[in-house]
Amino acid sequence: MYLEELKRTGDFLTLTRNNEFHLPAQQFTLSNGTQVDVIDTGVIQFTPAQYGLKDIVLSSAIHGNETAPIEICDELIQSIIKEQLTLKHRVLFIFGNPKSINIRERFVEENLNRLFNGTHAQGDIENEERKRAANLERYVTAFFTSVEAGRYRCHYDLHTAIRGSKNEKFAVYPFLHGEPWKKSQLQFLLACGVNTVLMMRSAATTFSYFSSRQFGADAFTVELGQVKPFGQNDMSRFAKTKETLTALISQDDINFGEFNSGDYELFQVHRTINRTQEDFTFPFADSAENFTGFAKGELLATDGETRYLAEVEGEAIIFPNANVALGQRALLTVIPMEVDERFV
Ligand SMILES: O=C(O)CCC(=O)N[C@@H](CCC(=O)O)C(=O)O
Ligand SMILES: [Zn+2]
Repeated sequence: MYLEELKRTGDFLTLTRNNEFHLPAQQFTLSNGTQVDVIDTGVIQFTPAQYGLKDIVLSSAIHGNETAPIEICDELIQSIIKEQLTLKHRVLFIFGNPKSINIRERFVEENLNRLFNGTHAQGDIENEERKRAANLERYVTAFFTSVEAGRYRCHYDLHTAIRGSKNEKFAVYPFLHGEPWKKSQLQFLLACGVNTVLMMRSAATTFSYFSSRQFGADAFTVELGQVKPFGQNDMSRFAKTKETLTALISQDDINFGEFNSGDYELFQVHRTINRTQEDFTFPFADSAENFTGFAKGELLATDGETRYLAEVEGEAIIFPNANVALGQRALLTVIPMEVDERFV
């Protein structure tokens, strides 16, 4: 049994990495009254004896090689189990894809972050990532719905980007189907050191879209910098993020002060370009950064016979990846937008 070791070290990450696909559920209570439920490998829930009004999901390692968020969550989990940090709210931590952490890859067979919102059950493909997406959906559903209705819900799915970015940290605000965007969420992200937010304009199969759409959670994919192996992250660059996540889970509320629209760089998605052909290329180098803008008419991508040219002046590239599976997103383009009446 693993509980004694976990209680002693708080090292849920190592326990997760040593159990790539499954871990039997176990439970114990800290001396401060917080209940600890290990639900599965990489999935651990904390329930303070007298919990506040927020239900908070913090996920990382949905892509296994994105290590900085894993290190942040590992540190938070260890401080909670060692009782150096006392929680105010219910929190569910998720290390998404343990095997992909161990092999230091984005995924093993299939990109986990394209399998949510039921996509894991489409077609007749079976693999560990599909099983994991189904299980993670069940765990998040149970977490949000096993308490009284009407509570506040949020989910921050923490990632790092493959490329460098002109705006080092940025967040993806999933499509809200016409609901207003929240200034308070921009303020939260800013406190995390994230001043740049992209507004999606369509449904997605990502983890953050799942929590947003199914549970009305304030949910975001948060890109905290560039992918690096364990041990090569400069953790000082994540100090604000860790501090703000700590405040989120350990305080009733966070006071952000006055909202100032000038603090933010906002973008809306202009279009999504999918790879449909084996022969898919970008005209720019691997070193081209996210948010690089192109002049109207410049070539953005070539998909077989189709050439995609920038449609508007300054159309900027996000997440270019020519190696995605056929049918998947190879590039997002964005254009700037302002805070307006669609924000509350
Ligand atoms: O840098 C890249 O190309 C990918 C970084 C990453 O994993 N981003 C997420 C964004 C999810 C979203 O659109 O909300 C992803 O591609 O899954
Ligand atoms: Zn990622």
